[in-house]
Amino acid sequence: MTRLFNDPAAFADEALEGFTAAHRRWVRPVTGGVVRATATPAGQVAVVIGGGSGHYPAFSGLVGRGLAHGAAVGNVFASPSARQIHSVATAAHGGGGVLLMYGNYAGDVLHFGQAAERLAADGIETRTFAVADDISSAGPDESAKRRGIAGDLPVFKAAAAAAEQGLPLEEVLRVAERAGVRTRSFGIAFSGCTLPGADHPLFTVPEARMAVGLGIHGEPGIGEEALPTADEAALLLVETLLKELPDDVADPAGRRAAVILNGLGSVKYEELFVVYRKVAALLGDAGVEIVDPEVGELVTSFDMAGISLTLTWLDDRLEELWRAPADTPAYRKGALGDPEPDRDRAAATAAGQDTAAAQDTAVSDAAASGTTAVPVASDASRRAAGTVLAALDAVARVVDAHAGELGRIDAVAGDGDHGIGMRRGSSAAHRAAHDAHRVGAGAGTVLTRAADDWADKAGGTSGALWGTILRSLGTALGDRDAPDAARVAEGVTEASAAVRRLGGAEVGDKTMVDVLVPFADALAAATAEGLPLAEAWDRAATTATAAAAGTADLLPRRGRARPHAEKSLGTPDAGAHSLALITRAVHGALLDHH
Ligand SMILES: Nc1ncnc2c1ncn2[C@@H]1O[C@H](COP(=O)(O)OP(=O)(O)O)[C@@H](O)[C@H]1O
Ligand SMILES: O=C(COP(=O)(O)O)[C@@H](O)CO
Repeated sequence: MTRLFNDPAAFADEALEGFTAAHRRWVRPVTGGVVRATATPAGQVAVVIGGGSGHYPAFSGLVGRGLAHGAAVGNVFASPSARQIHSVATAAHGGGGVLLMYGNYAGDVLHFGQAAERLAADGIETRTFAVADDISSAGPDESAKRRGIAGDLPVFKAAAAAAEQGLPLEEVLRVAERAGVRTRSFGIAFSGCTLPGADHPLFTVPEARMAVGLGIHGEPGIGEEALPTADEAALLLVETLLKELPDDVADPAGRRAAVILNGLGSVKYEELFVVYRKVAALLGDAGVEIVDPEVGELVTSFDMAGISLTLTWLDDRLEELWRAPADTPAYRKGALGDPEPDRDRAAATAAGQDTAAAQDTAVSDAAASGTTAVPVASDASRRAAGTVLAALDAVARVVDAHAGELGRIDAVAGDGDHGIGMRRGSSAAHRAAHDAHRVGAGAGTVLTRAADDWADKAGGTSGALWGTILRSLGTALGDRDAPDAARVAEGVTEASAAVRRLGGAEVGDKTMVDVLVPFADALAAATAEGLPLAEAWDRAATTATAAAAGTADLLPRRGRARPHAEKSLGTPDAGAHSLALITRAVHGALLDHH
């Protein structure tokens, strides 16, 4: 149970505020997360990590010398937005380029990828690397689909230590790749976590049973077995990992490995030590030499009861990097000596002059007060903007009314945060649209402003995809003339294509694409017949509702639900369902504004 919170929607922001207040020796806050309190030495590659909140010490607790230069911190169980990542990376950049590192989740991949493009456009050389160590989440033939769990730490650390040694960006990336392919994790769980504000855990495991193959977002395991003794748990973890060795490790005997026994949140240290006692003995029996083991909480999931074992198979180079000193709020190793305080930045921060943060704040404050200049729009487009605003109001209201239901559907095989993310995104989009409309924006600009704020405030997979949908529509509608039904249909078709390009999903994968494509097709067909917009939209929304219901019969092939495919049979996809609800609500707004 997560007991101590104020407004659940503010939990991640308030936790970050308290974290930075408690750790000023190591970190300073910037828009979107934290960077080291000391400046990145000139020319050094900056390793910027990130992910959702709820996993402490991942990700903010791993910022400091010898480890990350900055961390972008998202909402609970949702990736940070591209704008947050861009802001943190800009603040961390020391002239040597940036390596963005994160766990392999759809939301992170989308947002870090977009941030990399923006950094490159700013002239900052940037590479990305997604950690994919969890062997339970996909088979060896699909290892690129695996999610990142406690293996984040050794892979981040290898790359960061290489950066600290002054290696150029391409070599730091190669180190990350080498550590990545040699890092494997596997876990078990006894109960799921309870998100702030929720009254029950994301999943439960029957008494005297355990879930095998856990995720770090309360995703249930891929199997279930009888509750083991500590020694039996150790045996399962070690045997499973020794069965899947990296290609160039034919035999564990005589090999060295970094070992992490990770607690997910409510398994206590003594329990971990009892398990580790046997892990060490079993690895010893297999001839594995353990190097600098870690036993403790390194990647958590609130109060989830579970443990995971991670092995990184070392070579001389990876061992040197694993043993290298580090000094962060949550991870310290060896001795680095006292750092020179970052006087310039400390003074600037105190005076409220932190450049990246100050610029971002200025932009968002201006946007919030509606003072940002908007492009000139025709009267007709400004009138259409009124309809767009009403539609976005309807979107925010329908999402708010169904947020709990969306969370429950998402929790069946995902991480339960779809309602939270959609609520944050849709309300931010409505606010941005309102501000833009107030200062005379046309329909296109109202939609693109709403798009940016949806993606930024929601983060996560759906934040990136909804940002893309609204932006595509905004681009199609423009600010010049009154958009007719055919133009709206073209915009929806473009949005459908853009979501498929960005997320890579196709019809049948059990995602929102299963609704977006038939909705776009039905709208295009109805407008081609000459139906007025509200009527055409009504017909297409009916198609969308049926398509969303149809996703209950599908097995997910993408996103977080994929490893738990069977569990999701009989339940529609959360993103498909929310999209169908939204199309119906928008129809109401179109009728009212007819
Ligand atoms: N690759 C993808 N392409 C299109 N939609 C996707 C993709 N991956 C996931 N989704 C949609 O996103 C929804 C989940 O949104 P959200 O809860 O924000 O995601 P997460 O917490 O997994 O980041 C899914 O129900 C699905 O409809
Ligand atoms: O959940 C996380 C990010 O993945 P999404 O796909 O955005 O949900 C996060 O907690 C790990 O980075």
